Amino acid sequence: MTPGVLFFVVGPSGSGKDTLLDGARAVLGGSGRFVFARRVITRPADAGGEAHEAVDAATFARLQQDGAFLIDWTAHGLSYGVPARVVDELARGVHVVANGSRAVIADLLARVPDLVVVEVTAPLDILAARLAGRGRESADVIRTRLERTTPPVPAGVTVVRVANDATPPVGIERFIAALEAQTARLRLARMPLSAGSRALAVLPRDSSVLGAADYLGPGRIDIAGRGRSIRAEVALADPGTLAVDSVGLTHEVFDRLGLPEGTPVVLTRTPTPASRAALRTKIRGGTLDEADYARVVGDIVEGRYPDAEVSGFLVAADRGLDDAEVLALAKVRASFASRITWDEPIVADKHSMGGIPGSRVTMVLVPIVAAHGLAIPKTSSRAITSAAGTADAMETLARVDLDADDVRRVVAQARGCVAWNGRLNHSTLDDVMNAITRPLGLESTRWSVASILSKKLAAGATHVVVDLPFGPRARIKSAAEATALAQLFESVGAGLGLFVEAVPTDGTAPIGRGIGPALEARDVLWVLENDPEAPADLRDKVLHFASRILAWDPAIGDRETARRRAEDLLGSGAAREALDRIIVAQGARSEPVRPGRLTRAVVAERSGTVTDIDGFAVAGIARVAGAPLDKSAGIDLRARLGDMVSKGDALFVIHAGAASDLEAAARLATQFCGFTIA
Ligand SMILES: Nc1ncnc2c1ncn2[C@@H]1O[C@H](COP(=O)(O)OP(=O)(O)OP(=O)(O)O)[C@@H](O)[C@H]1O
Ligand SMILES: O=P(O)(O)OC[C@H]1O[C@H](OP(=O)(O)O)[C@H](O)[C@@H]1O
Repeated sequence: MTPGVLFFVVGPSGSGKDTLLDGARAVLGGSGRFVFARRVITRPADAGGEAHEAVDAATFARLQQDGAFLIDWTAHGLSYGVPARVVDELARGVHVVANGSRAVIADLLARVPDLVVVEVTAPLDILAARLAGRGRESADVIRTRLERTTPPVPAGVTVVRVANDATPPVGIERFIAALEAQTARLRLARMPLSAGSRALAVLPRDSSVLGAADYLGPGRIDIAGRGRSIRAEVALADPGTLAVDSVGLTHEVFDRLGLPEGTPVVLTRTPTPASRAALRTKIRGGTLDEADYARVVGDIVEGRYPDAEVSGFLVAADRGLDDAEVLALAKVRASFASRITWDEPIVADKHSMGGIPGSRVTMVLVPIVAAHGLAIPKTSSRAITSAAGTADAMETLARVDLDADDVRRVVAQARGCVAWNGRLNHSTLDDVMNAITRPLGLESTRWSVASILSKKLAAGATHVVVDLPFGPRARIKSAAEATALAQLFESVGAGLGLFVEAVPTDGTAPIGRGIGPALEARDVLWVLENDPEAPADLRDKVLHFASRILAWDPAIGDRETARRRAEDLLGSGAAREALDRIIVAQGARSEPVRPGRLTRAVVAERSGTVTDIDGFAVAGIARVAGAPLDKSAGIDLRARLGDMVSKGDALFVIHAGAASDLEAAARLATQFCGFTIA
């Protein structure tokens, strides 16, 4: 027999507990499914309000001694007790409804098999007016009742809130609906199903508890029990698949809910998102303000929207965001991420819009800035479509999977870090958004301004330099677009309280020689060690950005001084030593990953000038060679844009860790190696 639920009705004095209980008793009292506990109170029977059992203090004490109460408490100079016999009702599967106290919920939790706290609410001004109107207490007692505070509801307790801020009939209807919803209990089951990040709940088509088919459709449901809840879409199982009094969850959803199999849970329909009108305004091409975005993003993060509506919103937002909306979205996104704070006047950071193979500027820039002495807690991404992300390249030398405490420790030891951002300032919002924008190829440059700067704010940066490479194959196609985006970055940054310098750069060809984690790390070390092989274009780009960052230091002041300072730190080896400190602090690899020992040169099929290098094609060959998963794999460029080459000259050398990868990459290169020679 499933035990009955004890509904413990609480709420501030005057919220209307007695009123709603009287109304519900009139409707449910004769159903045989509910009983309404008659309390024992040391209040005169004719005081008015609830029909309680009135006893004097001595009698109450004796009853208490005799174990006559399931739970008792004192408040407002009175003693209250709920008769212990209600436990027998619960054992028979009957639900018990009792007027209770917020102060004893924790005690009660251990005494009954299934507790639901029903919290009756009403605005404070209404409470005062009602108590005055009731006329049961004096003005002083009313004041002390309104001033009474109680401990918060303990974790693990199911709380259902009933707003009694309208008329009594409306309040009673809501109250009865809340009781009924909580009694439609199902037993939790783990289904032999996985659906990844898609939250799925399975109902038996022949459910004995509810009309399962009614729960199909675009909406979602909340599955709640013992103070925990989870939101999911509904699927139906044919009879015989799932017990008729159960609800089945996929492995992922079951684990996220974190309740044992067999736990009684309640299904309720996910409330219609209050922000739907705003979402539809955006989908129709309108503009939203910050409050609108906060509501829409809040409902999205809470899982109140089906994916189709989220997709519609993201597509619309991706297509049309005015400057004010970009700032509004940045502020809202930042509000959903936890923010790291630093005790530093300047926390430097850098971001690149990417899309250019190689260009591993960060791994040289961070050591220079750290060697100078500014804090630079840099977090970077792994490759998504490219041959290597900064995190992949750094991981050939050191650990990058740092959590927030690791980042603090490393920066304290070495003034900078190069960490993988996957474990940091990653909000649920990012997961929800990325799950839709990435497969759809969304994330316009304007949308990404909000995303990037909100992350920088969350990371605790105060100053950010942004690299905006533009070119025919870059994300930014022209100088004009890069300039406009630079202005947007800087204005949105100012709106967030960030100092942002956004810098258009040449994105027409790869930067550096290496394409792939180990080969890019090799370029980085060559630059830091002033090796004659060091790619000049990578060194120049690093100094360009270092001069901007160091100029933020009041002790430096201008870019020319900053550039000289950066050149000194590089030339003296101080930056190289700074990288070693960062590597040690993050956790050095026992052996750095070297470029793959299996190689194959790709040579010019004709003499002439290299007029174009297709970064996508070259990065594609590097990926077929195994990058970024095989960190040793990639491309070592031997010819640059504008070089004169002779037939048979090496354009680049493929590196791989496995012969099959090398052959596959070589075959791809014979189809198109990315180089145009005219
Ligand atoms: N929805 C409502 N609209 C108007 N008046 C209401 C509403 N609900 C309750 N009242 C009135 O407000 C006063 C307080 O209601 P009630 O006694 O039910 O509150 P309570 O939460 O039980 O208070 P207490 O904890 O002090 O017993 C009563 O006079 C009642 O008639
Ligand atoms: O503030 P908390 O502890 O939630 O409630 C204190 C007491 O006030 C109410 O009683 P009454 O019917 O107003 O006398 C409640 O039912 C509880 O007994």
